[in-house]
Amino acid sequence: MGQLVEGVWKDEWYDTDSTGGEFKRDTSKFRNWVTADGRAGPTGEGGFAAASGRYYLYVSHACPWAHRTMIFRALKGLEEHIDVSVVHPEMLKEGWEFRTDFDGATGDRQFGLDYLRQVYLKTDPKMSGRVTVPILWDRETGRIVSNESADIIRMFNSAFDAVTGNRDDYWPEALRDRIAEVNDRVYDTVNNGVYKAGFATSQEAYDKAVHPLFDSLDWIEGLLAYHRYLTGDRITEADWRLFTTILRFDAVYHTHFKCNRQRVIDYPNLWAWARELYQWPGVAGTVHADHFTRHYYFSHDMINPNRIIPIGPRIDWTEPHNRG
Ligand SMILES: N[C@@H](CCC(=O)N[C@@H](CS)C(=O)NCC(=O)O)C(=O)O
Repeated sequence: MGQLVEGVWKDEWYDTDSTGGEFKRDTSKFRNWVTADGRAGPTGEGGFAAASGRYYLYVSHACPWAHRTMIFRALKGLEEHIDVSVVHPEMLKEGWEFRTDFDGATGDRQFGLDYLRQVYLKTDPKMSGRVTVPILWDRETGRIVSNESADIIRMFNSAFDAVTGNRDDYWPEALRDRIAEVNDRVYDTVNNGVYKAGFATSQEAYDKAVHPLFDSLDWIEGLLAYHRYLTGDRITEADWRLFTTILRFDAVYHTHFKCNRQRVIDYPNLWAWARELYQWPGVAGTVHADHFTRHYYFSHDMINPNRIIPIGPRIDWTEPHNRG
């Protein structure tokens, strides 16, 4: 675990001393957008027109943020148009590495690099900041387009429609306000909430994160009693953004991040919704539970110094969801 400081790698854990024990997530640095015609998107510069084979993804199968991009790549028929390299699940002193001694860790299939930070340094040799997945890379200009998963899934949702012919829409105009409301709460209290609870280094910081997390799971359980999906009767990006956290919850966050008031399987509506999403065509193939158990239990020395991976839980994601 570490970060780049003016292009130099510094191996250090997150600073929680200056924040009363609270984990504060950095904002993503590269915020350009691929668009259908190359015009600039909501942030950053233009010049990134959608095309088959031009863009490349770097992901970890462990990471819930990167997983969103892999789900959208599958849902939108982008697999043959956007190739991928997968980092090794252990994130140790050198940060994300391209070692291949773990099933499904592909190495860097573009450049043969050893470390993910070298991909960042190719774009900005003096970069300061965290070396995170996912990264969307442009092969034509030889630089990073974006390292923000929320933006990348929006690009995948529509920018490549003329390339793929797939017009499925997970960000429909009529639901955008509601999607934004749900996303805001889910991001702060659930997606990031599990990290805030898990990386807290004071009881106060943990309490401040864990209560809103379970308040939100209770709220979602209520929403799903009335609607099939988070924002109504049609699945949207709000569902997929929540799903990658829920998928890891009982196996990792419940134990490793001390989010143990309840498990997902204790919430009947949430658990059935989660199985439906898991069973959605194309999605199960993006799930690599061995990568996420290995990643979390191995990579956080201060939380699990002996790297013991716990046995459970025994969960059947293929059990019929019986929702209709
Ligand atoms: N805002 C980013 C966050 C990505 C992120 O934090 N990824 C984690 C893995 S789950 C990471 O690479 N962390 C490395 C680090 O913080 O040094 C996104 O959503 O794309």
